[in-house]
Order: sequence, then structure tokens, then C-alpha cells
Amino acid sequence: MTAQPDTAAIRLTSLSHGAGCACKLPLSALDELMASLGPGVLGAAGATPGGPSALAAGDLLVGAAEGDDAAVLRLDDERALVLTTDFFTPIVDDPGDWGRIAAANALSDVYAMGGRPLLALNLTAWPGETLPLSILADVLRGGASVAASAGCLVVGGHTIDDPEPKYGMAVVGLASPDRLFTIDAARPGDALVLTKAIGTGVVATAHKRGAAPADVLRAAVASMTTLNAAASEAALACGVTAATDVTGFSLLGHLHRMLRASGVSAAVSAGAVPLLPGALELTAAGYVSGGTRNNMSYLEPWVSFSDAVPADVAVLLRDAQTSGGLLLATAAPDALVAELTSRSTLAAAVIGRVEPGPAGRITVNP
Ligand SMILES: Nc1ncnc2c1ncn2[C@@H]1O[C@H](COP(=O)(O)OP(=O)(O)OP(=O)(O)O)[C@@H](O)[C@H]1O
Ligand SMILES: [Mg+2]
Repeated sequence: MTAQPDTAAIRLTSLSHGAGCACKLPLSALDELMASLGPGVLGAAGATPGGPSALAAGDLLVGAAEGDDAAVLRLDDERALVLTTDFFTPIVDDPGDWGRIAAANALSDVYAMGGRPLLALNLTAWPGETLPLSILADVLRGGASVAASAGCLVVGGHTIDDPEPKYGMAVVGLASPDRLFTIDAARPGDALVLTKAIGTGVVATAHKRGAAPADVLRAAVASMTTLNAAASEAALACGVTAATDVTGFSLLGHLHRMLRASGVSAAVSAGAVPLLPGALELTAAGYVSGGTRNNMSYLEPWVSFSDAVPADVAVLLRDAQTSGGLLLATAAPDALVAELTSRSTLAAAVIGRVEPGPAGRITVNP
């Protein structure tokens, strides 16, 4: 009989070159890639299919050109299909937690469109020769448990051999075609509301280096495994039309994308942004991921910080998040905050305001 490896001694994060959504390709590279593809390669909303297609013109409500959280296809007057995918490298050492985080993160893009998830497929890359499959089974169990709590069935998947483990899901959901949340619907005067605290990137980076206190890691994992379902339901109940989820491009990066798509600017109140416990201390101690550094350089021409914003808070606003909250724009923030609070979302913070001005510009005040 071959000796079984001690699975408890395996640190999954040591196998990962970057943590969670911090391993996304930088926004600058993604922009360049999309622009280089040229027209007609990826389907855009309103486009008429060039060749034979089952799609009727106009039924693709959100496509690649929109750069939104998920694609949306109208099925009939009441129903639209929502389609999205996400996967990443180990963000924590516990396999079940990694699975739960990756699933909550993949499902989040459906909630960010105002949909609810129906079916999912596991996307898995695994070093089959060196890493026991029992660990992968724990990852998949974690993912399935979160999907089940979302009312979403995992119905299959795909697994490749890869020296670096990766896990995530492709998810199909349903939404009402006339009640979608899109990235291009923020309007001057709207308040910006955030439904989770930020700081998962610094906590994950510190954890990878063995420096995150247990209670700090626990709070970050609790946040990352929490579904954005309640936040999405609250936003639907309040008639919100503009939303995105906060992930690897950071709070300011995803806000910038929303503002750019909507043709507006915004002012953010740094002091109103909720921070995870320990995040500020770990930022001060230098646990800043490569993804966050990419966000900082990408956002340089777009964001002006008041001198009164503490430097570590300014870093956290650009911290690469994994499975972050929803960022919602609303003309009726009091009603939305009350609805979020009644549904016990992790946060319900008014963090700024949409303003008329150059598309994508952000001013950060203390
Ligand atoms: N390889 C790719 N081919 C086509 N489109 C892509 C590709 N990678 C990213 N995109 C598109 O670029 C946009 C931004 O991608 P990104 O992964 O940041 O969105 P997202 O799914 O909302 O991210 P997250 O899951 O982290 O919230 C999305 O509209 C996405 O569909
Ligand atoms: Mg998203």
C-alpha cells in the first residue's frame, strides 16, 4: 500500500502564484485584449448575428461589448437567461473554504445582474500526480454546499491536469428582462451603496505569508462565503437598475467601470467605506497583492485622492477583492439601506454619489 500524504500539512496557497481574484489579468491588459479582437468576434447587445444563429436580433440584452458582469439573453417577455463564469487559484489553505468562496464568487455575477442562479458546472484544474484528489473532493463539496444554499444545482463540470490548482464555476441563472441591473445605468444624483466590507485582498495576501491572525482570516472567509442573494433581492425590491459586484479590480476599479459605462463621474467618501477587521493593520504592514498594485497603476489617471485620505485607506480602496459585495447606484438610498438592513446584508453603506462629469472620473474625499 502506498503511504497517504498528510493532507492537513498541505498549504494550498503555497501552490498559487496569486490569491483569488487578485490573479485576474490586469484591467489594462483586458482592455487591450478586447480592443485587439476587432468587431464581430464577440457578440454585443443589439447586434444581428452574421451567419446562421438561433438568436433573434435584439434578444441579446447584454453581450461582450457591454463589459458587464454576465451575458443576458431574452427568452420571452418574462424570462432572460444569465450566463457567467469565474475561476481562480487557492485563496485560503482550507479546501472546503476555497470551494465555498469560489462558488459564492461565481454565483455573485448572476446576483449582480438581478438574476437568480439555476445551474452550475464545476471548472477544475488540478495537479493530479502530486495533490491528493481527496482535497479536490473537499473543494467540490464546499462549492456544492454554497450552490445548494443558493438553490443552484451543480450538474457537471470539466477537469484538467495543471501544476497550479484552480477552481470555479460556469453558472446559468434567470432574470426578468425588464428588471436587470446593468453597469451603464448610474445617473447623476444617485447614491452609491456597498453591501460588504472591503479588504479581502490584504487578508488573503497575509494568510498566504502565514501572517493573518485567525480571527481576521475567519471574518474575511465569512464575508467571502456569503452570497450576494439578499443584497440582490433588496435591490430588486427597491427598483435599482445599476449594479456590479466588487472583485479583482477593487472597489474603485469596479466603480470606474460602472462610471465609464454610464458616462458619469463620482465622489466617494473614504471614511464611509466599511473595512474588514484587521485590513488596515495588514495594509500598513505591507501585505499588498500584485493585483492591487496593478489596480493602483491603472486607476492613477482616473482617481484624485484628497490629501486628508489616509494612505492605507487609499490602498484598500484599490485592494483586489474576492467575492466582494454589490455596488449599487440608487436615487432612493434610504429605502435601499432599510431594505438591505432588514435582510441582514453584511453592510449597507452609502459610500458616495454619482455626479455629472467626465466618464469614469472619481474624486475620493475623507
Ligand atoms: N477571455 C475573455 N473573452 C471574452 N470576454 C471576456 C474575457 N475575459 C473577460 N471578459 C469580459 O470582460 C468583462 C470584465 O471581465 P471580468 O472577469 O472582470 O468580469 P466579471 O465576470 O464581472 O468579473 P468578476 O467575476 O470578478 O465579478 C466581462 O464582461 C467579461 O465577460
Ligand atoms: Mg462581476
